[in-house]
Amino acid sequence: MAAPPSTPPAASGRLLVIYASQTGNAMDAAERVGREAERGGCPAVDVLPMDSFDPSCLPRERFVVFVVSTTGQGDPPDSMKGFWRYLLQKKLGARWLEGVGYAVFGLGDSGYQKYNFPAKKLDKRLLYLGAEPIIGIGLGDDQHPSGYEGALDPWLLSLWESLNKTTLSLLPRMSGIIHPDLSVLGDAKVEIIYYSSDEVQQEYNLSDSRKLIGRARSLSPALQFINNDGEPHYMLQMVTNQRLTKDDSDRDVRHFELENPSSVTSGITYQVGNALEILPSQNPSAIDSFMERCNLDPDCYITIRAKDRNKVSKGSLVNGFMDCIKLKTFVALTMDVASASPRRYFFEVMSFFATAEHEKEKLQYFASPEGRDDLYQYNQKEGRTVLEVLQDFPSVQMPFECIVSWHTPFKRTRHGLCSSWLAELNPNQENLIPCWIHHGSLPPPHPSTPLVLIGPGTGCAPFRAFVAERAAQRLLVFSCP
Ligand SMILES: Cc1cc2nc3c(=O)[nH]c(=O)nc-3n(C[C@H](O)[C@H](O)[C@H](O)COP(=O)(O)O)c2cc1C
Repeated sequence: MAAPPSTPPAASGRLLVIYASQTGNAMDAAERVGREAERGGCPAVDVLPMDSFDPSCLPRERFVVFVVSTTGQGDPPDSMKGFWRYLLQKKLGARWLEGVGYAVFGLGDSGYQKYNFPAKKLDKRLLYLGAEPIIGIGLGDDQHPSGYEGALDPWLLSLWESLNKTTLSLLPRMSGIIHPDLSVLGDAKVEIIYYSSDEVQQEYNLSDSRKLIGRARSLSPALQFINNDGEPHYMLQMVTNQRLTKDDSDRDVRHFELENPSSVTSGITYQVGNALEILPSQNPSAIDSFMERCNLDPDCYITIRAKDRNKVSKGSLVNGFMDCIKLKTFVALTMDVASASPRRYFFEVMSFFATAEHEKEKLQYFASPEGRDDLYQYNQKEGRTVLEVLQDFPSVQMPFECIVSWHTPFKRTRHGLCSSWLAELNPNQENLIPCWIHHGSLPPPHPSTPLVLIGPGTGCAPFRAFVAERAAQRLLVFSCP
């Protein structure tokens, strides 16, 4: 069998960075590790998603940095599961990774009970398998005032210092990391080909909106593993949007009803306790402002693809998105321009394109370790969006491929993008909502099983559903004290 493309020819002198990310943070962090290694003069660096690397090749590596986040209740990201299963095999003895130097950086949130569990377990397992730690594990914490970067900054510095000391050939230039040359920008990760609307009508058959939504959805690292068929199961119409809490209450709890307008008789098929996934839309005027700010032609079409397919996760970020699409639709479906804050590296990329000197200086400061706290204040704390940041620095004209490359698509936001969007919807008047139905985390109880409920703090939706179902069937025979 041919070796996978990410396999080195022999015991290699490269630095391999492997990441497992659920919503993009670990990917951003891993890319930073790769960039800094290059700046430090590392002769060969590869940054790969974990599911693109064949774990049986691990013993051939000389230096590996793992960047791993946590999801669920202390669970590994989906892209780590296969790799982790492989590592747990009994046949791999305590000397399997002899000669491999490794470092693990975990991303988590100390508000969770199982804080950074996958990274901690990985660190222990690698040690057991005979690998040698270059430095101790680093733990990034969402609770830190600067997020995971609060721990990543000092951890990376000690990683580079250690490699510089022990293996000069791998990291010869500490100065390149401490005083990076910000006039050099790495290659964009994607390439984009533009077409006018006339060309597209002649040469391409555009897919319908459900197909486009399905492909756009594959851009979210969190959703790539849910199912292969990304097209919405239903396009639903909101028919009821009722506020349950009083108008003067801080909490906005709502009752929504959705209907399938295309099949009045068959409705929607689901089991009690299933979960409904909804794709919210972005505010159309924010999309227009973003297009205008970036000088993008609202009528043009693009094809977009990763420059190096081997470095794209199996679930395919841009790999699955090769067809021609209207640029405006691409922005609306894949780029959260009006609610997510940009990443630190985005500021560095912006500084490269700033033509006003004072803007360049400010952006470079924000991107530096000294400016980290001020950036946090300006960016995350104030909840500035990509659009607002671009508007604050008007001299920056970034090519669209750079925005796509370094703005991680659809990040989680603190405002609850979906719930605020839903709350604003006007029943019966809005466009159709793309929806998917997934198995719930709990199987529905058998109708003959008595329900004894111990009220959970959060995640009570399936319990409510079970009770409501019993009530609808008039099978509810007990009452709460
Ligand atoms: C749904 C969800 C569950 C999480 N569960 C945990 C957890 O159990 N333990 C933990 O330490 N962090 C947990 N976190 C925090 C994430 O690990 C942290 O935000 C990390 O930066 C995400 O990295 P990623 O974007 O690469 O997936 C959770 C985050 C989310 C959104």
